[in-house]
Amino acid sequence: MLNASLEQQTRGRRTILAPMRFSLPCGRLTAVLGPNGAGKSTLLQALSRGKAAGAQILDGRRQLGPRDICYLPQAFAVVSELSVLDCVILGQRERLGLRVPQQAVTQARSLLDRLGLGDLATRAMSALSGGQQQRVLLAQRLFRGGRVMALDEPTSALDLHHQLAVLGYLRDFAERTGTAVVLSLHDLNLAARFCTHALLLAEGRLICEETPERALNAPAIRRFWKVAPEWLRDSENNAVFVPHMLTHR
Ligand SMILES: Nc1ncnc2c1ncn2[C@@H]1O[C@H](COP(=O)(O)OP(=O)(O)OP(=O)(O)O)[C@@H](O)[C@H]1O
Repeated sequence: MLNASLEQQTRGRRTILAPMRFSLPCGRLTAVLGPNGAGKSTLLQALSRGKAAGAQILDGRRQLGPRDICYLPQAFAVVSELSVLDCVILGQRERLGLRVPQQAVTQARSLLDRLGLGDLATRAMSALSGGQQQRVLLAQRLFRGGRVMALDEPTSALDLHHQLAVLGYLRDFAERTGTAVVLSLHDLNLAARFCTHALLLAEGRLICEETPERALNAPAIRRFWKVAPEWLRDSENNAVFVPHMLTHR
């Protein structure tokens, strides 16, 4: 278990995130949840900037440094003519420099295969769709690796098949490597299905640190997302919720 803390985050004179402490379980997915403007991106960005942003992550007594943390920002639009394979290999540029051994190329290709991108390995990044680019950028971060992966809405551009495939892959990756993966998600059902831990943010504050099911209780959903949840059961008996507009009588 890693222990994280963040000092207050400000932009100009505005405080956008209050100080907070939370834990990040190793080998698991932690969901950062909250409505628009809650502070999810600010939290992930601060974690990735570390000391410069007043953030610290401790593994016991050891403080993790920038090399231990791998960050995927929310906004992306790659106009580069770089090939997909080269883009993934760039993930290890600090370690490899200009010498790229065949083993690294093989690893990068295998990662592309596992993310369903093998056929696109030689294609230019600029010639990919938004969802394909997002998966390549995720592959690049996975190729780089780190004790913590901070991913800002890594499934925002993905279709339903790829949302499930990517989150399933991330869950296996975390378990296999012991990485603490912390990711923001707007789909609360996906968060409940794939994440074991959740940080619920609202109005720049950490409301609770809980399992997703407990964090996403009906009063919290009404209060912070301003929708009424209807609970159903799927074929595997998992609770799934359907949001309805709140009616004001
Ligand atoms: N440069 C800035 N200057 C002033 N306020 C900012 C700035 N950047 C972000 N904010 C504000 O900080 C708050 C948190 O923003 P943040 O992007 O972290 O929210 P979020 O939870 O990731 O939202 P979303 O779900 O819409 O991506 C918002 O109210 C936003 O308007």
